[in-house]
Amino acid sequence: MKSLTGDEVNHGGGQEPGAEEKIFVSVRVRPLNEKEIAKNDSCDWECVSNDTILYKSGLTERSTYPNAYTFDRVYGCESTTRQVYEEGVKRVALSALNGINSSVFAYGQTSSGKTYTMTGITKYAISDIFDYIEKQNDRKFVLKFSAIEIYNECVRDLLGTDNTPLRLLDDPVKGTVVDKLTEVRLTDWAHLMELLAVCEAQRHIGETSMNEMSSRSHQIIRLTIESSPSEFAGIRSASSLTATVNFVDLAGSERASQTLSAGTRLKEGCHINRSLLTLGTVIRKLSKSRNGHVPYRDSKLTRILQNSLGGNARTAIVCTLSPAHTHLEQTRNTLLFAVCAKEVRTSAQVNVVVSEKALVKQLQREMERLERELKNMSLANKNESVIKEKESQIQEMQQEIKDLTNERDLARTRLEEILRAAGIDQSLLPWNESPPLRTASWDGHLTSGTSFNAPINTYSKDELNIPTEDSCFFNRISTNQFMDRYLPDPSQEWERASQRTRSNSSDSCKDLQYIENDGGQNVYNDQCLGSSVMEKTYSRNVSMARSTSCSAVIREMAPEYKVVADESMVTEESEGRNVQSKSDSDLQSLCRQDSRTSATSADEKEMKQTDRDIIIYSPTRTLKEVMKDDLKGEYHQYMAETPRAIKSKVDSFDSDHEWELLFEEQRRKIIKLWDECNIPLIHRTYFFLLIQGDPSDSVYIEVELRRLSFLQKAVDHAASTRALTLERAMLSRKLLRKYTAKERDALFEKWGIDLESRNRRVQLSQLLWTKTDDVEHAKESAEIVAKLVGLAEPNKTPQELFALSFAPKQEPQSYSWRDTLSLLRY
Ligand SMILES: Nc1ncnc2c1ncn2[C@@H]1O[C@H](COP(=O)(O)OP(=O)(O)OP(=O)(O)O)[C@@H](O)[C@H]1O
Repeated sequence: MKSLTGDEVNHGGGQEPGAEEKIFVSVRVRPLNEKEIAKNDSCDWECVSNDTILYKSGLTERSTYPNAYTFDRVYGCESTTRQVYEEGVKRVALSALNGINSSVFAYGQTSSGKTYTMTGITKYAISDIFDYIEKQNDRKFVLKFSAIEIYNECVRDLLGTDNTPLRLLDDPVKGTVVDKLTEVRLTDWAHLMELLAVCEAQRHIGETSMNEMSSRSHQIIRLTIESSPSEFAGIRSASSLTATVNFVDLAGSERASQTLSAGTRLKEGCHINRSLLTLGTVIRKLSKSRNGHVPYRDSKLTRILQNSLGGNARTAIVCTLSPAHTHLEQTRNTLLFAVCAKEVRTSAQVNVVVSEKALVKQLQREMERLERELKNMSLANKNESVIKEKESQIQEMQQEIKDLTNERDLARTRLEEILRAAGIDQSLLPWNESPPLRTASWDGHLTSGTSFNAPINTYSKDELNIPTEDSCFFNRISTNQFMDRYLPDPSQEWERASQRTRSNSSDSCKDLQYIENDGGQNVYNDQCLGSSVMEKTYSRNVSMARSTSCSAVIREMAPEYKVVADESMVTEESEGRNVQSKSDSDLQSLCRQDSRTSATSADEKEMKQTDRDIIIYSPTRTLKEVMKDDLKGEYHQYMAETPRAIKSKVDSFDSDHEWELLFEEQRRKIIKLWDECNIPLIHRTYFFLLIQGDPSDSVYIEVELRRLSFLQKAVDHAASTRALTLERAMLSRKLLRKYTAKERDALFEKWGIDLESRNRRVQLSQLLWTKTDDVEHAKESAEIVAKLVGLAEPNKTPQELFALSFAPKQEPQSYSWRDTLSLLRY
């Protein structure tokens, strides 16, 4: 692997941040594929130099189109993805390490090689990023990974646990953001591979006559790189950098006549073409001027990529082509797009975030260090002048802390004045409120971090580093120790928690960040508050990074910054939420109802307390339905025993030792069950905060245990839980990957499957491919599967058949579930 040069990262290969720069446009021609060769299709295009591509047949034809096109780079059939990456794309992608947002796109007709190219580029770039970070001793880096797809104009979270479309929100500072997007802290290469595999499995892919594995959606993989100095290096260099790099694999434009698509494929194709058309219009308009109206809002794709197209970003586009004569028209369209893209200008800025709290903390730490040094020196009776120097350094720092505190207070007062003028409750400001569980060590985190995206909890067990056998758990360590030990980023976690608890009461603006532009010249950015610029010795850019719940406040105060959610999405989402909250409340009422019917009045009191305090985790909807419909009786039975059984247990504790033993045993069980049932971190945290290890806590512990045991049963029972679906999706993708069309036909032959059944199987595989985690489709598929592989059992419901087809360890007839799956595919 080629190693990175400092220049590639530090200067982005010569481009100065802030200056206007053009999009880097390259063209890649793939070799003729088997089908094209079989049809004796001719190869029309030739790369005559490293920046010019020529239409060979054009020399003999009369055409209104140009025959030669020049771009930043062109790559012929024999070129490798590594070359495409190294010569230009790399410079753009690695700019993010230096605080500059960047994007790399692949654009081209279907089957031209976009996914092929982007898969390689994404891996090379992230590998280089890891490589670079490893060599840096003076800065700490945090990498966050997220991924979405835009399928039929709906934004889906590729790492999310449900299929609900995500909303797009307008943030005055960040531009368009995807609401509630899962963001995972990336740990290492293996973790990356895992995440990419999940994205691949989750993405909508389908078979068309032009591409067996055609992407049916636009995919955007986003890596956020945050860095801050590891050591104190002066007030100016204490800034943190944050930037994102997007890897965009667009779906390919296609003609229904060529792809022979119908039904679902046709609908997908229409959406793909429509959004690519908007992208084309945006690029065309931007290539002329940035001033007129640019229809970013006409598609989700252009909304999300607005910054990358003519905004604060460095961008590279790789246009992929098929050289075949059959695709001449599409190829010319792609080249036309590339010609326009060449003219688009962006102005990439370095995104410097000066975090006030981090800075003060750093200063304090440095001061302590100096004081220690000073003390040692005085003790050793060393050089007077050195001691004086250190003393003056300490004084300087104290002054800086004072200045910063003054500035902060001024900013707060200003914000409070504005809120007062707008009649908004100020007690919700983070420095005014006092949540019950807030502690001193948390205070530093409460106003830091970005909360706008309000990502849902996504930390893996490994990431959390929660040992299953930690004897210090629960009452053995303090709350703060627990947080410090087990939560990778407590500020965010707490923020999410406090957001949730606050979200119903009212909106709040809580983040106050200083954002400094690259010239070191900071301006108070009060635009979003509709107020004038503040006079300061050096002015600062105060922007309100806010939680989604804050949107109303912003809207109220600044009508010009509309926080608009796409209406169609709102409807879909709110419907989704209704369903969700309905089933949540159903579940809660089920618990309450249950405890009410079964408890004595004393017990009832305890149970109510329990119901109020212990947050009921949200398993998947399917799971809840299963709980309600199938296991209701069992659940009642479980819960019916609880209060009395617990009370007698509490009474029977003879000694502290006995309680400790029991507690230890239950603690282990709970942690195990949390993992098995995928209980969200936030629930675990709340639960932990409630439990102090007192014998009276046994009520909570017992109830938790019972609920978890019940849930675990339900999880086992519901073969359609998310985990299984995901596993299945990934497995099926892997299986399909394994076979070419020829091998697939050979398998059909081997299994003696007639032509009609083969077609059904292909249809079925498409059906499953488009909606791998859609229960309705799965049920339908299960029926077809059952018929196809001889599993039909007339007395079974589709759901049972489905479970039968997929359930691990079941081997109906002579098929293992894996066999069944492979049959399913082919
Ligand atoms: N440069 C290349 N060299 C060799 N094979 C290639 C190249 N580019 C693409 N291919 C092959 O061509 C086929 C189609 O490529 P790919 O799926 O990347 O196209 P795509 O543009 O992403 O299509 P779609 O828009 O339909 O998703 C794949 O089998 C891929 O392996």
